[in-house]
Amino acid sequence: MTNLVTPENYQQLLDEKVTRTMALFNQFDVKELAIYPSPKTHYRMRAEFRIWHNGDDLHHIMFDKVNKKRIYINDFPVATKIINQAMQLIVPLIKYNHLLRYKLFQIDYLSTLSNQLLISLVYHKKLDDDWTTEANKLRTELIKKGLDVHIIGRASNQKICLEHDYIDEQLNILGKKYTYRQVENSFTQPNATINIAMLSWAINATKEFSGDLLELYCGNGNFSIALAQNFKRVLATEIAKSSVKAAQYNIAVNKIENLKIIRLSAEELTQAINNEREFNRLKGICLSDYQCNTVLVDPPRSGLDINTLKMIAKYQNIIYISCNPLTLQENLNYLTQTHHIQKMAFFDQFPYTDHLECAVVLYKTC
Ligand SMILES: C[S@@+](CC[C@H](N)C(=O)[O-])C[C@H]1O[C@@H](n2cnc3c(N)ncnc32)[C@H](O)[C@@H]1O
Repeated sequence: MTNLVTPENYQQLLDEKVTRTMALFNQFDVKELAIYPSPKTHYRMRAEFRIWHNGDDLHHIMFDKVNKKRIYINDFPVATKIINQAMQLIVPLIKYNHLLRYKLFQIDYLSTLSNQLLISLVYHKKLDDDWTTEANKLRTELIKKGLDVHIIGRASNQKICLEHDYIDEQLNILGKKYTYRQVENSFTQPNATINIAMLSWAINATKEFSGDLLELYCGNGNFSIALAQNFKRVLATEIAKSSVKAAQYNIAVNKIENLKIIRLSAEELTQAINNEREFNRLKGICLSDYQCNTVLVDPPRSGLDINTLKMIAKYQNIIYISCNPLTLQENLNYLTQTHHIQKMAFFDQFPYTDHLECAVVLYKTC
C-alpha cells in the first residue's frame, strides 16, 4: 500500500470518490442515496499474482500500474486472511519442488467467508501425471496446516482439478443462511461483505413489490436466490455455462422453488421477448405467462445495449446494479425518459480505487 492508500485514509478516499461519482448523477433527481462502506482490510475474496523466480527464491509480485515496475507482495492486506495465510505457506512448499515450480508464472486465489480456498497454479508447460502427484502432496501439506483447500493446475488448453473446480460460500443475509457455489474463472462478487450489503439492500428495496421478477446477467444466481422470497416467480438469465450450472446447484441447495435460470444472453432474451426468435433453451417456458412488474439487471462494465435498454424500459420497476457509473449514467439518460429514480445506493466494492458499485431503483412514470 502506498502512503495514501492506508486504512487511516479510507473514509477520506471514500468521501472523495462518492463526491466525484455523485456529480455524474446530479442531473437526475436522486431523492434517497445510501452509502455502504467496505471493511478497510481483508475484504477481497480473490487475488491474482504473477510469480517471480529469483534464483532459488519465488515471490508473489504485481506490477505498478504507472511505472510498470515489479512490486514484491509479501503480505496483501486487501485480500482475506485465508489468502494471506496460503501465500505464506505455499512458497516454502513449492520453491524446492522442481515439478511444481518449473514454468509456474501465476497463482490465483479464490476464498470464501466460509473459509474455503481454491488455488490455481498457472504454467507455461504441459502438466502430466507426475505434476498431479506432486500437486496432491502439496494439497495434503496445506490441509495439514489447517487450510480447506482445492488446487487446480492450468496450462494452455489444459485444466487439471485435484478434486473439483469450485468452492461453496455461505452468506447470512438478513438472518437467513444461503449457500452459493462459486466456480473458478467464473464471475463472483469480489467483496463478500459488500455483496451481503447489496443483497440486503435489494431485498429491502423490493419488499413491497408484487408479481414476478425477470433478471438478466444473473451469474451464479446471486440476486435471484436472495430475492425470490419477494416475488411470486423469478425467471433469470445468464450467458456463461459454468455460472448457469452453479446457479442450478444453488437453486437446489437453497430449496428455492419459484426460480428458473436459463442460459441466454441479454441479447437473446430480448429477441425472445420481442418474439423475433425462438430458442430451444426456452422449451417448456411460456414467457407471456410471467407477470413481471420488475426487471433486475447487473451488466458488465459496458452497460446495456440499446435493444436491451428498450426492452427493460417497458417494465414498471427497474433495479439496475452497475459496476461502472459512466455507463450507468449513459443508460439512465435513456431510462429516465420513462422512469424516475426512486432510490440509489453506492457500495464500496473496491476500496482505495476509483471504482464504485452503484444500485438504482426506478419506477415507471409514463
Ligand atoms: C457483473 S456480473 C453480475 C453477476 C451476478 N448478478 C452477481 O451478482 O454475481 C455480470 C454477469 O453478466 C454475464 N454476462 C456478460 N455478458 C452477458 C450477456 N451479453 N448476456 C448475458 N449475460 C452476460 C457475465 O457472465 C456475468 O455473470
